[in-house]
Amino acid sequence: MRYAHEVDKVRTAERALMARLPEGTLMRRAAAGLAAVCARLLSSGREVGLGVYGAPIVLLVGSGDNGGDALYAGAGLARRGARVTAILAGAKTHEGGLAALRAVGGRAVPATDEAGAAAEIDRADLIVDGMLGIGGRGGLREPYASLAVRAADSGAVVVACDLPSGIDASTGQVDGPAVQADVTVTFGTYKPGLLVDPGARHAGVVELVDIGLGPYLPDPDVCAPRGDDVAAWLPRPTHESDKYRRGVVGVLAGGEAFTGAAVLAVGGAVHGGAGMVRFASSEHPVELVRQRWPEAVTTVIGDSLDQVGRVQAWVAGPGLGTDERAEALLAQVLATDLPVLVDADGLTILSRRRDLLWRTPPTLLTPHAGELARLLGTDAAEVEARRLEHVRRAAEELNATVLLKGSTTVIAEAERPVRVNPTGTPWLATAGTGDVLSGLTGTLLAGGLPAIDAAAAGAYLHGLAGRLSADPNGAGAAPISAYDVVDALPAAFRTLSA
Ligand SMILES: NC(=O)C1=CN([C@@H]2O[C@H](COP(=O)(O)OP(=O)(O)OC[C@H]3O[C@@H](n4cnc5c(N)ncnc54)[C@H](OP(=O)(O)O)[C@@H]3O)[C@@H](O)[C@H]2O)[C@@H](O)CC1
Ligand SMILES: [K+]
Repeated sequence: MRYAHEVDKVRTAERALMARLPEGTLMRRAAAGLAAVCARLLSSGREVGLGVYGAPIVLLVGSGDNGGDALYAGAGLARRGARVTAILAGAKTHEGGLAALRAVGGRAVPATDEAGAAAEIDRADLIVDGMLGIGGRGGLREPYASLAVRAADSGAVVVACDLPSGIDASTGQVDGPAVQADVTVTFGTYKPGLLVDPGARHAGVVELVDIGLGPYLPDPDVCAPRGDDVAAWLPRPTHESDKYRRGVVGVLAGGEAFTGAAVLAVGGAVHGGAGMVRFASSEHPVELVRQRWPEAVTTVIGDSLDQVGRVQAWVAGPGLGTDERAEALLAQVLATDLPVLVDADGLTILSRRRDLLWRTPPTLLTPHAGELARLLGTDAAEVEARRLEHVRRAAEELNATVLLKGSTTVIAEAERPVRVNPTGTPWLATAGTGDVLSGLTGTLLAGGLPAIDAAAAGAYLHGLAGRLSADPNGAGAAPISAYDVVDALPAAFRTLSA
């Protein structure tokens, strides 16, 4: 698991640790870690390739300690022969850091010398962004904003110190221009804004430098599972397992108007490891599901689910429609004492029938931004800009575990750290992939996983399957269909048992 903490918690932990250490120790640790990553990039061949000696490096230096870190790291690189120039962009500059850089032959140029600063940036092999770290608030002011744009246009490798300047450390919100980093070297703990879009998109590869903060940090606000975590949550069939013990998932999906969603949701369930899938719908979707998935046990239903047989969890909503019949069926599912995953049309129904959510067994909602906006009475752009805030609010207000789909999928449950999914590909943004996710994740619920683990494991495997189908041999990605994702699910599971 990668753990992330909001700014207040980082500052409190830093104060506690600093009280036990000689002054400046933490900054020296941070700067040493940052310099080591820069040196590695300069020497790695693939990124820049010329080594540290003689490499033109630019430091973008703001007024605070983030600039101090960059200056000390720059001094370390200058000591190894790099040609380091600091562009001083703040109203003041960290004095110790600047003195250290100058002492080893580094230069400084004020950002007010626009032509001089621009020429340095254009010549650089590597740029260290030390403008703002956890002290940043709101959109970048000048000259930071222009420097961020210039750095992005320069072709140099950009390394962000602690955070790319312009992203909110605690939320990932970005207002206006922000530094686009290739690598972010962050200190002590991950910050939520590095894991959640839009901030995560600016961070590139994130490397954590241990500065000894661990024992002083409280519970995380956000965490991102790794493959090992997901592997440990997944139920594995044993010799004693029969189909009932592995989990029977009920899928209530599809209608006369929309049939594809049902076929895809059942596909997600079949390839998601269900012991058995029971599919309940009207005639036409049942016919199609039987053709495509003979493994599923199907029941043509009218207004009642009484004939469907026992299941251990339900998936309700994909292609179901939103009319009175659909509402009554959804109400029946939610009246059971079983875990229920609600998606798509089911969510539209819930936005007018929030009372259906006042139940005790686990409920997992899997909206995209538009669906969540409707559930919360806001608009999709608001949700996209502040995904963490909205997913947390939804979990609290809706009495449910909420998986918000999108460029970074985030999962919230009351009083738990938000889970961020690290897998996925932009190619997954295509019709029907959400239906696959709901079938897969509902199956994990039926297999006995707690809702938050089922959601996190489902998102992880779905994202991995998306990547594997878009780029199966690492030769470059291509468009995929939702069916491809279904087909790639076994391969995604396999990577976890490797
Ligand atoms: N604490 C520790 O032990 C350790 C800390 N470490 C390092 O310190 C960093 C935090 O340093 P920090 O607190 O000095 O804040 P920092 O991010 O440099 O910002 C400075 C100033 O920028 C300004 N400003 C704000 N928003 C702005 C905007 N939108 N556009 C333009 N300007 C803006 C604002 O000044 P104002 O304008 O309000 O006067 C603010 O005060 C941390 O990220 C890590 O790198 C490590 O060394 C490990 C040990
Ligand atoms: K920075």
